[in-house]
Amino acid sequence: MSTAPRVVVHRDKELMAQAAAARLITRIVDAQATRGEASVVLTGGRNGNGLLAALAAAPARDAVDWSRLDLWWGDERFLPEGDPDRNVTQAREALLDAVPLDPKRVHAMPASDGPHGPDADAAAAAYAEELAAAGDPVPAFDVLMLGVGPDTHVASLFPGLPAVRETERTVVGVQDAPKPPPTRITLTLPAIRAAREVWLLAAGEDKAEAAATALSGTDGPRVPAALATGRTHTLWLLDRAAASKLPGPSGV
Ligand SMILES: O=C1O[C@H](COP(=O)(O)O)[C@@H](O)[C@H](O)[C@H]1O
Repeated sequence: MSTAPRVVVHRDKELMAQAAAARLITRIVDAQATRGEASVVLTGGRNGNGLLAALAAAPARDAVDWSRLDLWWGDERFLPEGDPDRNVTQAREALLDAVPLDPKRVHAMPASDGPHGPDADAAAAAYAEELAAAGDPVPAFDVLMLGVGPDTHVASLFPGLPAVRETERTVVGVQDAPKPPPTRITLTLPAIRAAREVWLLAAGEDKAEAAATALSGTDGPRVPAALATGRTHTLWLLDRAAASKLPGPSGV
């Protein structure tokens, strides 16, 4: 099936978050109705957290069987457990603490004071093993979400860094990231591309250039967002500001 990206533009970032949350609820409920469970990969960043907060506020959230949902992360800032800048800490605040998840199905990436200590590569290898135990080499994620950075980074795949070129490992440690903190853990493109659906989220004027570049057909390791595709669907969810540099008419 084609993975040519589809673009949906919403009026503003609040509406985008609400619409994406509604879409995610539907996708999870459908997967649970079909297979009995669902598997979602969360993203950090402003748009990912905005979506989770919108989901927490949505009455339809009760349609989800939270106990039969596996949550994974696309990347993590390699910081101590509970650090407010960790993506999992922010996700807990936005949504996870408010819904009855099965803790065994919440697969946070390791922290820098965890069992692997400050070795991001060892922590990444451990997360790769956890993924492989759920499906070889990674589970068939129903939805994998990615916030898009102004430099076109997704997860912690920053333009030009070696992680973008990884073709074998599913999770790697990242050093010298241009956005703090410099040490991170990230899914690689082979893991991302194993997802059924990949959703790229971008809101705000500072994302307009990145969205236009990634959707222009330019790819290669300098434009990680253009390389993030799903097996059945690749969906860009934008607000009007982020879509303002796309060619042709856009907007809803
Ligand atoms: O640091 C990160 O940044 C990106 C994008 O974040 P945003 O705030 O510019 O939307 C995010 O997707 C990633 O998970 C996170 O670690």
